[in-house]
Amino acid sequence: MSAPILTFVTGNANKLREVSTILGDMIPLTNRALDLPELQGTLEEITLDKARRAAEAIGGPVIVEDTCLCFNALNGLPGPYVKWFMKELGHVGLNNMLAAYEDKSAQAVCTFGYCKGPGEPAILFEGRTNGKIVPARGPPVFGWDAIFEHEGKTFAEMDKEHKNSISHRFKAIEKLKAWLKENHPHA
Ligand SMILES: O=c1nc[nH]c2c1ncn2[C@H]1C[C@H](O)[C@@H](COP(=O)(O)OP(=O)(O)OP(=O)(O)O)O1
Ligand SMILES: [Mg+2]
Repeated sequence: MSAPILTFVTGNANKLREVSTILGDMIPLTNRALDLPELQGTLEEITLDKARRAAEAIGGPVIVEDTCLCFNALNGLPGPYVKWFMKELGHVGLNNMLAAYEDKSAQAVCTFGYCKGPGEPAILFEGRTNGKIVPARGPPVFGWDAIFEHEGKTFAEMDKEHKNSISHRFKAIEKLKAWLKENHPHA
C-alpha cells in the first residue's frame, strides 16, 4: 500500500523553499498554496487550528507552519501577528517599536502542525532561535530576515545553508522529521 502523500499547506514561497531544502528527500512532500484563515490566540492555538483547517481542505495528511517574531521587551509581541506588523510598518517600524526599550532581544519561533486528516487531532513541533532586532542589513528578500541578528549576522546576511542550519525552522523540522520517521507511513 502506498503512503498518502503529505501536503505542506502554505501560501509562502520562501517558507516552502526552506522547508523543502531542510527536509531533503526523506519525506515526499507536495504543496498547496492556500492562505488559510488564522485564529487569534497563542501560537499553539493558532497552529493547531491551522492544521485542522488544512486537513479539512486537503482531505488527507498535512503539515502547516506558523512563524512568530517575539520581542522580549514586549512580552512576546508581535508574535504570531508579525505578518501584519511587517506589512504595515516594515523593517524601520519594527525597529521603532523597540525604541522605548533597552532590550532589543527577540526570538524567532517556528511551529509545525501535523494533522493526519479531517477530524483527527493535530500535533505540534516547535523550534526557537534567539537574536536581536537591528536596523536592516542584507537583502530584504524574506520577511524580517534583514532585521533579525543572530551571533553577529542577520538572517538576510547569512547564506541559505547557514540560516538553514541554525534557524527556528530548522530546529522545528528536526523534531518533525524524527516524529514522521516513526509515525508517518513509509516515510
Ligand atoms: O524565517 C523567516 N524569516 C523572515 N521572515 C519570516 C520567516 N518565516 C516567516 N516569516 C514572515 C512571513 C510572514 O510575514 C510572517 C509569518 O506569518 P505566517 O502566517 O507564519 O506566514 P505566511 O502567512 O506568510 O504563510 P502561511 O501560508 O504558511 O501562513 O513572518
Ligand atoms: Mg499565514
